[in-house]
Amino acid sequence: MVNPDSAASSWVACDSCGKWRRLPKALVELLEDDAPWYCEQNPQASLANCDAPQELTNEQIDQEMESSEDEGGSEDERERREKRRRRPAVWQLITKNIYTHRERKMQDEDDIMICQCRRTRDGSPGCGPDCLNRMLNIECVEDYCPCEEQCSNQMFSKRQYADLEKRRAGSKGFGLFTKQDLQAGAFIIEYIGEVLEEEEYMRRKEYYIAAGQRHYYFMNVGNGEVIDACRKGALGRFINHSCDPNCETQKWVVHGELAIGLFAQRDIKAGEELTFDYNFERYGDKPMRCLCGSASCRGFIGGTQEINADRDFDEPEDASMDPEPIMVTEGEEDELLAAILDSNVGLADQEFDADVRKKLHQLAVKHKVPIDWESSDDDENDESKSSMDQIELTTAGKGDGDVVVSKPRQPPSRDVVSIPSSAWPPLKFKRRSEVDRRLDTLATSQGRLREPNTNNIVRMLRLFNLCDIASTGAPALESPVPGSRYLLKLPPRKEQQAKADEPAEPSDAALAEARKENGHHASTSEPAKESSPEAGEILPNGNASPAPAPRPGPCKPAHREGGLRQQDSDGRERERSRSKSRERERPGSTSHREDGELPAVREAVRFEPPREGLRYEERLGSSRELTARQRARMADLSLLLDVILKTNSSSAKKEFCRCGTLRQLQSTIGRCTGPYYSVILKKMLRVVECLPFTADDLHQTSSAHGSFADVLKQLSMHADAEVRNRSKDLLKKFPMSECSEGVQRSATAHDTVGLPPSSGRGGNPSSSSAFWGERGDRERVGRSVSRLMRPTRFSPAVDPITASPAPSTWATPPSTFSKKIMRPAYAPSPQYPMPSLQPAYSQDDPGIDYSPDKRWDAPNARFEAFVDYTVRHRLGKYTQPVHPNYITADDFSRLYKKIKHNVVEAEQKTFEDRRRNNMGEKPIERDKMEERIKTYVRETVKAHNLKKRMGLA
Ligand SMILES: C[S@@+](CC[C@H](N)C(=O)[O-])C[C@H]1O[C@@H](n2cnc3c(N)ncnc32)[C@H](O)[C@@H]1O
Repeated sequence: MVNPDSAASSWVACDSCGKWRRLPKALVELLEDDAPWYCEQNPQASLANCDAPQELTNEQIDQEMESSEDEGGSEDERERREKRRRRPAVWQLITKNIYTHRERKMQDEDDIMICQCRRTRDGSPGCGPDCLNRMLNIECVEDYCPCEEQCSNQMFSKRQYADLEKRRAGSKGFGLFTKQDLQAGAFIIEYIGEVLEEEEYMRRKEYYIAAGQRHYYFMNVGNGEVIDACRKGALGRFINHSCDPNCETQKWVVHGELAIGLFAQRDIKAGEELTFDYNFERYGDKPMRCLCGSASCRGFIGGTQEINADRDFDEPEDASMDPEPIMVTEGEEDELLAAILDSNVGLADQEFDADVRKKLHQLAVKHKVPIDWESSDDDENDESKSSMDQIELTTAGKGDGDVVVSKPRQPPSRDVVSIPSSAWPPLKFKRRSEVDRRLDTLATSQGRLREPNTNNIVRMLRLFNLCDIASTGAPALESPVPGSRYLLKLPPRKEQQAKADEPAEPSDAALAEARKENGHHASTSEPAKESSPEAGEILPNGNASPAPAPRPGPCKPAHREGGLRQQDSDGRERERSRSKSRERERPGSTSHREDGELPAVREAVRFEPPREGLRYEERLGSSRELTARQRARMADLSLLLDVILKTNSSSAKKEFCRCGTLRQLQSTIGRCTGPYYSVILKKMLRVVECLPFTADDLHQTSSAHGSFADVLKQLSMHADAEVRNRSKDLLKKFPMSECSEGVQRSATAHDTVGLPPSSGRGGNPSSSSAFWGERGDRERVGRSVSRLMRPTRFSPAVDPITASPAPSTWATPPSTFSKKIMRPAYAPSPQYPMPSLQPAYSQDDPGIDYSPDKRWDAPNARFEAFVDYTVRHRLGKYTQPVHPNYITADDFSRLYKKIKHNVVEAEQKTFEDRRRNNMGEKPIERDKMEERIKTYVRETVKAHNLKKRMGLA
């Protein structure tokens, strides 16, 4: 018999007397893991002491839990689930991921990686399999790819999806089918949805379980985030699992964000169902029985054979008769539809009222979805029923029973939704990170590549994409989705937790510790899973990937709705396993995330500065304080670097060089300016030292604005002596003079217009002043202190492009050219921070001739010197021949003068205007100026080139 209470309660053993007490589930969820619990804490007074007898015998408790599990909860709950199942799913088609807890990252121009491909003469597609970006699963960026419109490596951004359709796929419900033949390796579609952070993911998961949802649409995207395509998504949400799949998922970097794409694993014929191996390791109670029907079916979804050997399965319900899901578009959304969509994920504030039910009904009619959810919903109020009957008569209009109007299901009652995530206590759980797990298939227990072939090396290098040690983006200022209100209500942090998360510079030991905390297993010898480590992990059944090995011990995990269930009747055993069982049972404690991820996410939210109004130093300041999440990513990075460092084979080392190690390092180093990163920086430099790179490799431009040598030049001014010395040594080891002619030419053009020349050309590379060139260089580009400081008179303001008077708001670029490259405002140009912002460097570098001021009261001579320097610096980057927006030296001189003039004049005008209008003095802030100049330069160059192409310049 099912105890109706069992659904809402859990059993907890007293740490003093060992008796089992029934507690409300919500309360159990609030208990701290492993914290003692005593009878006195029981809210039920009659049982709040150890002398009170146990309410049921151990056997009865077991029985109750068992029946609760078998029956799937209380009558009410089953009924609710039943109703829910009859209601058609409503989901919204979206075209790009929606970030629920932060803003989309904005990619800085400097962070854009430029491939080495060239336009083809015959107009055939560029950026093929050899494209370094493609190899590393990084999309080229429009306007920045040397192949320009020929680039074929922008499949995600350009939504080059295959022709697909959703159809019934038997008991699995609906599935995704291709309408065209697909070749092995073809990009099929992006898995799109709402990107959730840990807390919201756990809240939804719990909601789905409570609501008895049959299908789950979670996909682990990496860096601690999960995509949920349940409420909003694209056709990719219909892809089913198969143990013998024809597709695989891959994680790509698209405009600086991770994206998951579905790719054909083999040739696929039109009409075939598309499937991939969900590749998640089950955790929690039960694996789900797989219905893929393939000859090699493992029998279950998730988990390994060993883990599942003696376990029951969650028998999936037959979904072949699922009502047709209703797809709505973004344009269709109104308040009522929003309420329906919100209810899918447990975010609706209120129960379905008559209007919402009516809306659902209208949608069903409009989309010709047979409606049969009313028939057994007896508690529907009459008013709404009659109004819907009317709709049936008037709008369904068929009258032949095709559209069977029935009651809309009862809305998900809030009481089945577990407590809001804001009430969850901080969780501590050990988990291995995604990078660590993925390395299992690639590396040995000693952390060496198992088979250092090209394929594995590339797969290993792609893992760098998952090590985002910069912050993950500013939290959304306004909640973009209703659910995000949950996200920012963070639970109070415990002292201890706060201490653990205190920012600190990680020492080598700390990195090792972080790895341990992170669950990194140096000794893991068993590959956790066989399938492609490139695959995203879809997380059906509410179960996220991946689980640690099942906990030993006699304790069988409790049913989620019920409470603890024990296999033995020994009280001590129970006591020991109580907290563990509870942990498994509690939302989130079974998360797929690595250890510390949840507090880390909280910390990320906590520490993340708001986007606006930040000082430049603060924005660089991801370097000032590391969040737990950053430390976890850093530990991942450290693991990857170890794999390279442990490689002995010289051919493998060469492959590491060829396959883009330097590019991955360059983009990573770009995110770690500042003292807290020195340990990881040293390790990255050691990697560069140990691989057989050439001078060309180091001096070749690979990001939109420079080469690895440029990064080294910056690092050679780092506050940490070892970082400085290693960088200088590398520059000395790979002088420009040893580069091939082409690379030299490119770098010379770069240097002559304002960027620090390379160490190889005269001067002593180990002396920091060498990075600012020999005297000759400086004279040639006019960057002597005296010239910079000299007040300059400017001609009347003219727009450098149109030759018309410049607008007073000069920083506003012409709208046609204002396509904004997405970039994180809080992590600007890390490769090329303005030297003056790093005062520690200036002591070492007497050769730097720029204005060190942080603000100016008026556009005075020092301000002009700053503008002069900044314009040269920013504009100079476009003179590299490999830059897609390349400008010639002549262009440079013309644009430089005009831009500088316009900037200074506009500021002078603003200043004068304020004074004339008695508006008070407002200092000119350096950091803002830098941003504005940068934007202005970029847009001006683009406009200039466009005009040139059109023959107007
Ligand atoms: C991403 S959804 C796929 C679309 C889903 N079939 C639908 O009708 O909306 C994943 C869910 O489909 C079901 N599913 C997918 N593959 C399955 C399989 N091989 N065996 C059983 N159920 C499967 C599970 O319910 C899983 O949670």
